[in-house]
Amino acid sequence: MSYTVFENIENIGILTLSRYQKRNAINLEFMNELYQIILNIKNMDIKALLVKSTGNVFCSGGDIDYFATLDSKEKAISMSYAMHCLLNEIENLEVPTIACINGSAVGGGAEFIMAFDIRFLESDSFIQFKEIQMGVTTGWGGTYRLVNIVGKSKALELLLSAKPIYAQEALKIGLINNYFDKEVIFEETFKFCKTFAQEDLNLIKPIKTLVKHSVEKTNNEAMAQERDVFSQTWMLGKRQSIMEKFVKRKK
Ligand SMILES: C/C=C/C(=O)SCCNC(=O)CCNC(=O)[C@H](O)C(C)(C)COP(=O)(O)OP(=O)(O)OC[C@H]1O[C@@H](n2cnc3c(N)ncnc32)[C@H](O)[C@@H]1OP(=O)(O)O
Repeated sequence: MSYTVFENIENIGILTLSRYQKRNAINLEFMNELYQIILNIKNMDIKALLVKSTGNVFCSGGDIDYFATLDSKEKAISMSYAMHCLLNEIENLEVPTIACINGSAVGGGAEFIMAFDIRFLESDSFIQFKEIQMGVTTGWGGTYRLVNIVGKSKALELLLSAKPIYAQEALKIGLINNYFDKEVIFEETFKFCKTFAQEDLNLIKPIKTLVKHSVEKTNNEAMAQERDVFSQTWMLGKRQSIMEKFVKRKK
């Protein structure tokens, strides 16, 4: 059974979650399918990965019917580890990843979207860390990523209250980058991807690497890595021709 659709449109990989009859709840087969797609993406010639979904719910999190079969601590750990690996693979993709959250993201769905670099939310939808109401804690990397995105205090508030976070608040706290109406969210997200998809992958990938590592490294490590990457890209033809054009502007 296929839970996803993958397309390459103008060098932008578009992954659509397509299990809407279960509100895109993620079970073991869905996890495995996503994992395989992400591994395949690593060998594809794409400039960005955009994820969206079918229907009004982007992702309702873990498939509760599947979760109910995990009747031991070991099985829970194993499921959590599989999702950690999948979401780390997404986070570690060299190309930018953009979540077009065209519906609500609930529980594990809220954890899922945080593995993406940039998040756009549909204006009437919400993000909800519903885990506590389901008798669990975050198990898909949610606490770690949420703290890094919104800070410790706000993360605790959202995780404990399990309140739905609507678009305006989500934008205010930095959980999303922007929001758009339902009719245009995909078009706007795709347009955003196209703004950089025309650039050289030799620039796109190192920019993402630098941003990603800047929060994981000490100042000295980050500066050393920045010098390294900067000097590698420095000799690219594109930089030279752009600067030469600028230098010659007065002639
Ligand atoms: C570490 C991770 C932890 C977790 O992720 S814990 C799980 C957290 N998630 C949830 O608690 C969400 C549960 N679902 C809902 O609250 C609602 O759904 C929604 C608000 C997301 C959407 O509501 P609406 O659009 O009215 O859909 P509907 O009628 O409730 O559901 C349609 C079908 O989808 C199934 N379904 C929805 N969410 C899940 C799920 N998370 N796991 C398994 N099935 C789900 C239902 O049961 C039903 O199915 P049928 O038509 O056969 O009755």
